Formats: sequence, structure tokens, C-alpha cells
Amino acid sequence: MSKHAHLQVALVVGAHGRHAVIETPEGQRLMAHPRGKKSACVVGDRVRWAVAGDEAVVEAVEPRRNLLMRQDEWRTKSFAANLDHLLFMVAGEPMFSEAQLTRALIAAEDARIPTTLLLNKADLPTADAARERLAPYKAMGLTVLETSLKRDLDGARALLAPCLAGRTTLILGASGMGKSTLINLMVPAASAQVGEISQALNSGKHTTTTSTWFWLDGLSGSDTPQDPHGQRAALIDSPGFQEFGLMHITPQQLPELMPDFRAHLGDCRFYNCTHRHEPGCGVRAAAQRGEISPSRVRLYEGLWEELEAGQRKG
Ligand SMILES: Nc1nc2c(ncn2[C@@H]2O[C@H](COP(=O)(O)OP(=O)(O)OP(=O)(O)O)[C@@H](O)[C@H]2O)c(=O)[nH]1
Ligand SMILES: [Zn+2]
Repeated sequence: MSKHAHLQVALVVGAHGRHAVIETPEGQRLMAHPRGKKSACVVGDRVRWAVAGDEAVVEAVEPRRNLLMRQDEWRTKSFAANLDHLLFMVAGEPMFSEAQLTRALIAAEDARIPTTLLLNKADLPTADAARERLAPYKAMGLTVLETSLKRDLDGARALLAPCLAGRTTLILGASGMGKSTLINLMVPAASAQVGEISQALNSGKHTTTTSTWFWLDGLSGSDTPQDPHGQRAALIDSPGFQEFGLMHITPQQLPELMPDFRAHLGDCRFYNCTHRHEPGCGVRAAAQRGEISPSRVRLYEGLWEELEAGQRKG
């Protein structure tokens, strides 16, 4: 048993730099500082904490079920930990980026986090082009839900409730896909809560720089067979969509993490086929038969080069 096992557990609902906002099981929120590098925490972490002087100190982070990383130009940071589900929002206007989608799916697959795709703005004529772009993803088994958050709030709520019930969902969407509209629909008090957390973390500045945890009341999973104890539903919003960091993945792992590629991995002549230029490649053959979309092949090749270059840099 860890030497911190006697300490109380709290949930990290906001984190930024050397600060965290933690929530006790009774629902009390406190500012806390991690004791050291080892106790640095991210939203979704369960932590052991204690009072030291007049502040709360995070003494240890409980083992994580998973951790999603994001990447900006310079470095890799964490999005959130202990996720059950990822909801990736897309739209036809502005048209979503298939490269961002593919990266997110690879990261989620690697972390074994199931993903649902949400096509918003289904009311616009441009939704057809988005549906077409999503076809390969549907074909590889992903669920694609459709909403018109602006036109039909009640319909969206009814559709999303079972998808969010009883689990912790990280919601991702590039600017303009309708993420704020969705969060405000599901969490009416969201903007007030974000204000409180970001004020605590940024000492007064009212900008959101951190992922934020929201409880979704009324959506406990007590009716779902996987969760007979009725775990509370929660949403994590992560503002300022960044690319997923994939630097922890090797190019050789990529095909295993792409279900449309994975389906053909047994069909290559060489056991160490990279599916780029080898003769007798089953993946290429599948692409030629139209079973893997040309855009996915291009994305795979680009990622391969990027990850290989990253490996060389060490
Ligand atoms: N036609 C249509 N417009 C929508 C729909 N949902 C959201 N919008 C509009 O799309 C725009 C972007 O929505 P937001 O919710 O602000 O998008 P966001 O993804 O949070 O974008 P950022 O605030 O830039 O991060 C707004 O003008 C919304 O009113 C929809 O279902 N249909
Ligand atoms: Zn091959």
C-alpha cells in the first residue's frame, strides 16, 4: 500500500502549470499545489491530498487508467486522464480536418478509449460533403451521430444523453464545429464554472487555458448494463483544439492503430512490410480495390514520415 493511502482522495477538475483545482467527494472545490514533479496532475486525475499550512497540497497521483497527450509546436502536454470515451465533433462548415480526426483516432486507439463522431450542423447543405468525408470512418465501425445544435436542441439532447450517460467523455472539436454550443446545452452552468476555475488558476485572468471538468447531472449510468452502480456522467472540455501528440507512437505501430489498415495486416508478403512500397503488400492491394480510402493512405504516409523523423531526432 502506498504511503499516501491514508490521505483523502479528490478529483482534479482544472489544472494549469503548478496549480490545480480539486474536488472532494463532498463536492467542495479547493486550490491545490502539487508537492513536486511526481505529483503533477491533469484533469481527470484522482489524487491524494493533505492540508499544509493554509493550502491544499497534492501528495500523490493515483495510478491512471489512461492519459491522452496533445502537442503544440514545441512540446507535448496532457489533455486529461482516466477517460471512458472521446466525442469528436466535426461539421461541413467550416469543413473539418481529416488529418486532425485521424490523429485523434490513433491516439484514442492507442489509449484504448472508444470514440464517437458527432457531425454537427447537419441542417446545412455542406453536411453532405462532411458525410462523404466521414464514410471511411463509418465503414471502419465508428458510430457517427448527427445533430443540428442550433436548430434542434431537444433532438440533440435526446440523441446525446445515452451516449454520454454514466461515463467520462472528453469532447474535442476544432473552432467553429459547435463545441461551445454543445457544452452550453449539456451543462447550463458551464460558463460560470469555467470562469471560477480559470480565475482560480490564472490568478484573476478570465481566460481559459486548461481542460475543465463538468458533471452532467441527470445522466448517471444506472440504467446501463455495463454500469450497474450508476457512475456519474461527466464532460471534459479542452479549449483551443491542438493536434494530438503522437510522438510516443512508432511508425511500425501505426497500421495496428488504424482499423482499416489493421484488417489487412495478415495479407502482406513480408512480415515487416511498411505498406508503402513493398511488393505483395496486402494493405496496398486493399487500397487498390477501394477498401481503404486514398485519403487514409496519404495520411498514413505523412504520419509515417513524421514519426520516423521524430524517432531519428530521438
Ligand atoms: N447552422 C448551424 N449552425 C450552428 C450549429 N451549431 C452551432 N452553429 C453555429 O456555429 C458557430 C460556431 O459555434 P460554436 O459553438 O461557437 O463553435 P465552437 O466549436 O465552440 O467554436 P469556438 O468558439 O471558435 O471554439 C456559431 O455561430 C453557432 O451558432 C448547427 O447545428 N447548425
Ligand atoms: Zn503491407
